Amino acid sequence: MVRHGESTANALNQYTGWNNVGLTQEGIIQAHVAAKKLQGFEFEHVHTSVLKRAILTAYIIQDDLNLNYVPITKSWRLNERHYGALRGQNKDATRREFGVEQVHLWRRSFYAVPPKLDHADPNVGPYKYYDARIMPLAESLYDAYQRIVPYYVDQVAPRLLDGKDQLIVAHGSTIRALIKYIEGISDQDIDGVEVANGTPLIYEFDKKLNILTSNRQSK
Ligand SMILES: O=C(O)[C@H](O)COP(=O)(O)O
Repeated sequence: MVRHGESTANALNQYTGWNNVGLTQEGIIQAHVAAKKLQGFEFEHVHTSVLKRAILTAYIIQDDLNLNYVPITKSWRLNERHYGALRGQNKDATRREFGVEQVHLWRRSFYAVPPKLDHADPNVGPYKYYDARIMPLAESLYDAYQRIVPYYVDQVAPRLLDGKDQLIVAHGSTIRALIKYIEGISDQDIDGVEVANGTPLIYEFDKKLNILTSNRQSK
């Protein structure tokens, strides 16, 4: 699993969520560095979100690995957590306005829901196929987990069970949700899990998808 390279919003320290921002030059470099660390893997399928920072990162990795021919699925289920009304705001400015503890809860706790939008996003661009009634106004990590894990169970796990390497290129929260599911981390302990841009997280599983090895460093 790889979190996209640095985005233009990351560089500005802004909450991003479903904002469709591109990569910075640094983000592009991080994607190439991620690909170097993944040399030798022959991924059978690539999974990403409908957000371009993840798609661009996936394309760079596929290209560097000469795996351009590998099928790629772009699913809204792998989108970053919807950051609601925090989207676009500077993270330090919200610490000053709401306090460090509240901001930490919004960003890292499993159940805290960020302040909601007044109206759902319009069904345009990457969201044009989705009914306005299922567009979130904001998501906790728990809300995002509910949509992300079914994707993993339906689309990724069966391919792993077939012995095929899978590449997921997604977002900080998407990957935190998947780490929680795959490693069975508690609702409390997920608070301490961080995912850096462009740093591959590699799991090796046995035939029943128990973890054999992982390069994840816990704090
Ligand atoms: O959506 C965002 O702002 C980032 O991708 C992740 O933000 P976080 O570090 O607050 O989880």
